Amino acid sequence: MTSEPDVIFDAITPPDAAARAAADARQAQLTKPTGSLGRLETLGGWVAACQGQCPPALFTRPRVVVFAGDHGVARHGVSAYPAEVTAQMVANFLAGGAAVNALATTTGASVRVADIAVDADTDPAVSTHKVRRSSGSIDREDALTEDEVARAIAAGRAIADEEVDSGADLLIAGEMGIGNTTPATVLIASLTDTEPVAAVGRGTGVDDAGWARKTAAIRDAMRRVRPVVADPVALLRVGGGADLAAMAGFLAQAALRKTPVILDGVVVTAAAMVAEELAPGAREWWVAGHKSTEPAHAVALQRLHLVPILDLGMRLGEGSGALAALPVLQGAVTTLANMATFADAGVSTGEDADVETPATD
Ligand SMILES: Cc1cc2ncn([C@H]3O[C@H](COP(=O)(O)O)[C@@H](O)[C@H]3O)c2cc1C
Ligand SMILES: O=C(O)c1cccnc1
Repeated sequence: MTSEPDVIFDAITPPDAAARAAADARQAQLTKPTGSLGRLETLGGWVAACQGQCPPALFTRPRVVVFAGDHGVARHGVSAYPAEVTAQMVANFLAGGAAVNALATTTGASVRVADIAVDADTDPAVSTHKVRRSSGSIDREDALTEDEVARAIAAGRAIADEEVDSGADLLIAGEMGIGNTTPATVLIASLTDTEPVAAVGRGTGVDDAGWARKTAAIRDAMRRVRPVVADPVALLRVGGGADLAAMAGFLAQAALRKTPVILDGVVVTAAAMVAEELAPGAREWWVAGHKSTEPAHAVALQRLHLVPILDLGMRLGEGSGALAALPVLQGAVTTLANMATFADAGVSTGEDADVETPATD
């Protein structure tokens, strides 16, 4: 049964403007030329606003949740890798061997895997929120039923609640699912009225023939999605998938729980676009960790008014781009929180600069 409350979000409270103003005022007193820490200064203000305190505190419990799910469209030649890789990578995450695990180790984050729709049986410890095996092939059928989309959104919300209740102070959504850049591109292109050829990317590295098949699949799915584009739940149901719906629920719920998020690449940002439709204002609780090489990612970031922290030519997913940006965010916090002020350190301010008074006769 579809339970309506699962897909309805209370109004999002924006981050604390007073804490942000206090951060701006504090930046002006720290021992550095005005504005010299550039983007670190605005990021520090954002963290202060999210935490409702100035100075802000370093993040001590950053948590990545990797949402895993297969997609029927992956069986139609839109990826450079076979669909079996999704389940194999879930095992790799659990063994600690993936890029997200390596990056988590050096940034102080921990990683959770959530099987939302992997087309195989996975470790029972990670499949408690499983909605179904794979999502439908969106170029020819709906990804999900009405009941499944509601359950997937609810699963993402429940996972966010579980993580915040266990003390996570920063959340990152990552994803694993062969073929998932196809539905991600469909969501972004549909919401921004972008032509398939302008939005499609190579994902894992499809060759030219695969690129043509992927572009056609995106076109066909966009045609199926068009009648429901204004309804975010229906959009996820027809042109998304269980993992994307869960991520949308997770990202909106994080905002509802006043917990900041670093967004990752094109797939997570596609879910974020829909989450912003579900819960307007949620984007105030997110920063963009990086800009991936997927063309649709830039389109989505622009629409969300998010400026990526890094642009490293990454195109992996898993939460890797967000984790690469985490040390930058921690740097923004530590400078704002731990630098001395001019008064404390006895350093002269710009206003004390000697100006030679020209001699007059
Ligand atoms: C070994 C391997 C590890 C990955 N980790 C993330 N992805 C990324 O690639 C997939 C999306 O690209 P496409 O739409 O072209 O299939 C997703 O699983 C995404 O997380 C991976 C892909 C592979 C092959
Ligand atoms: O932008 C991403 O996150 C991405 C790009 C290619 C493949 N998987 C993910």
